[in-house]
Amino acid sequence: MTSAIALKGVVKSFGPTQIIRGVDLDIRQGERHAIIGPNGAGKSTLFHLISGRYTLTGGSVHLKGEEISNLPPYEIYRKGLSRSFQVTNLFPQMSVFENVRCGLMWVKNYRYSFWHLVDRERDLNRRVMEVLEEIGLANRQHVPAGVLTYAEQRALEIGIAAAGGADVIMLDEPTAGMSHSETDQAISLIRKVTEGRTLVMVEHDMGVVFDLADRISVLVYGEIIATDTPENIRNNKAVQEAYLGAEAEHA
Ligand SMILES: Nc1ncnc2c1ncn2[C@@H]1O[C@H](COP(=O)(O)OP(=O)(O)OP(=O)(O)O)[C@@H](O)[C@H]1O
Repeated sequence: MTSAIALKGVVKSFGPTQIIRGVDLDIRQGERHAIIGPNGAGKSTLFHLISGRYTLTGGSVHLKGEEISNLPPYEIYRKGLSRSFQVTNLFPQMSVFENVRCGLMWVKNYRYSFWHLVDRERDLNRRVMEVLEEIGLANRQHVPAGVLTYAEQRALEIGIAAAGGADVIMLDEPTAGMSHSETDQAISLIRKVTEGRTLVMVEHDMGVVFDLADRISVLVYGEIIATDTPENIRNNKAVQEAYLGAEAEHA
């Protein structure tokens, strides 16, 4: 089967410093794949390279078999890859409803349809409500996004990332800063919105990673040292030495 995402010899340098040092990675269609690694390993940089925010210094990136290296983010998005950001990217003054609506407007069908405008409008609004029901924020639809709780804002971001119907979804630290119960809710939400799709996530919380991921890649100093199932990663000596150690025992 064609990979959802394939990285071949990906290199990224900032000035003279090589941050990503020749990464090969195959993310299978329909899997939940976590990228873990110590601070500064290059996880966010790798995300930015896949989603088009950074240009590659070397190598190539493929989405469902099609090369997307160095395409602008909106083109990659329209080809079916959607991502959320570590830093919140909601419009705080706009209502929850409008935030989701805005996210959906980016979907090609809506943006380029001038005909049957009223039908499209109705269809768009119906889809916004479906998303809000799915993420449990239907009763908060009129509230400005800026007054939602932190966990609600993160749920909204996840909802927006998934709303456009992209079949590959990338989440950058989706549970960062959440309490235990908020994290549990976020895990269920992520499971629900990524059902039948491919999920790639960067996550520091090993509990979340071992709960959600089908496979895990470990990035250390810009190189992937292992890609495997959670169980095999937990037992991998090189991973334990380089990174996991005590964290895995407590997961
Ligand atoms: N735009 C940039 N210009 C120069 N250096 C950068 C840039 N972005 C990241 N770096 C450097 O690249 C390295 C990897 O950073 P990155 O944020 O990708 O790591 P990370 O694994 O996501 O870390 P964390 O887990 O702390 O979020 C760091 O040393 C960082 O300082």
